[in-house]
Amino acid sequence: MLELKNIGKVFNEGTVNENRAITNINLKVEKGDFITIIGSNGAGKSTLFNLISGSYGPSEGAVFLHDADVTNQPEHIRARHIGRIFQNTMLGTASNMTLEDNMMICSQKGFKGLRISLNKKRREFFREKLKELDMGLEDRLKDNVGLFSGGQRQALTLLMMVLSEPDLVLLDEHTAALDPKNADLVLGLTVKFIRDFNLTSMMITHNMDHAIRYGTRLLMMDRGEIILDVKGDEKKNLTIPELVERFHSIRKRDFTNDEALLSD
Ligand SMILES: Nc1ncnc2c1ncn2[C@@H]1O[C@H](COP(=O)(O)OP(=O)(O)OP(=O)(O)O)[C@@H](O)[C@H]1O
Repeated sequence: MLELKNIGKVFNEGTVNENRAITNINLKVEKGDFITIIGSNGAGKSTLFNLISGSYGPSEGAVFLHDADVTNQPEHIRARHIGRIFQNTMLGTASNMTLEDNMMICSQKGFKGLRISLNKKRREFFREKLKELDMGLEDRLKDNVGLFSGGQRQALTLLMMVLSEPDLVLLDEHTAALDPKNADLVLGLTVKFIRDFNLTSMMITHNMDHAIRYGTRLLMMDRGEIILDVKGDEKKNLTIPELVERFHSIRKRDFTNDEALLSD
């Protein structure tokens, strides 16, 4: 469903600040894949997502979505198919709008252009969906989202993204800014939604244990390249020391990401 062909990205090309962030990436993502992505700092993980979402255009290569070449398609058009959640919990929802208004906006997107009104039936639908988060938000439809905690906002962002029926979900360290309890909660919801709705997903994480434990396929990036791509039993049987050792034997140097190494 997504294909990256010979993708490269150079920032500030031709200047003293020239920086090659991505080198010749070839990647095919199949429907139903749940890919975890791990890598050292500056490996190019977020840049890869920016190239997939259309935030940046590649310097070389092409991006295909459902076999159509979308390399030059603007981000806002691609966003109809791609849902993205960032580390910053403020980005997925509008603070100065009520919970029900936020959900209305995402319904308009999910219903692909059909205008719907906020009636009793729709409020009931929102309440039912919010109950699944188990955070009591179903009783706060009239509250401004700016009043909610980071964990509540991120769970809401997740729910709204699921309701908008994306073809591809990009999770960019979306639990990294939360306290451990809320991070676990939002990650649990993420895994549940991905499973229940069979969402094709890519998740960047600095937690090696999560990268191994969750998902169907694991990519390791380093210096702009995908250096490891494992799935099936090979992925299931991985351990953190093995992953570090695989990095060392491929790159002939140590894996440098304290956050990832300290994760359990
Ligand atoms: N807009 C930009 N302009 C210039 N350089 C950029 C830009 N965005 C990213 N880079 C550079 O591209 C490289 C890859 O950065 P990227 O943010 O993709 O790494 P990452 O793997 O997501 O890192 P981290 O785990 O630290 O978030 C880095 O050298 C970074 O400085």
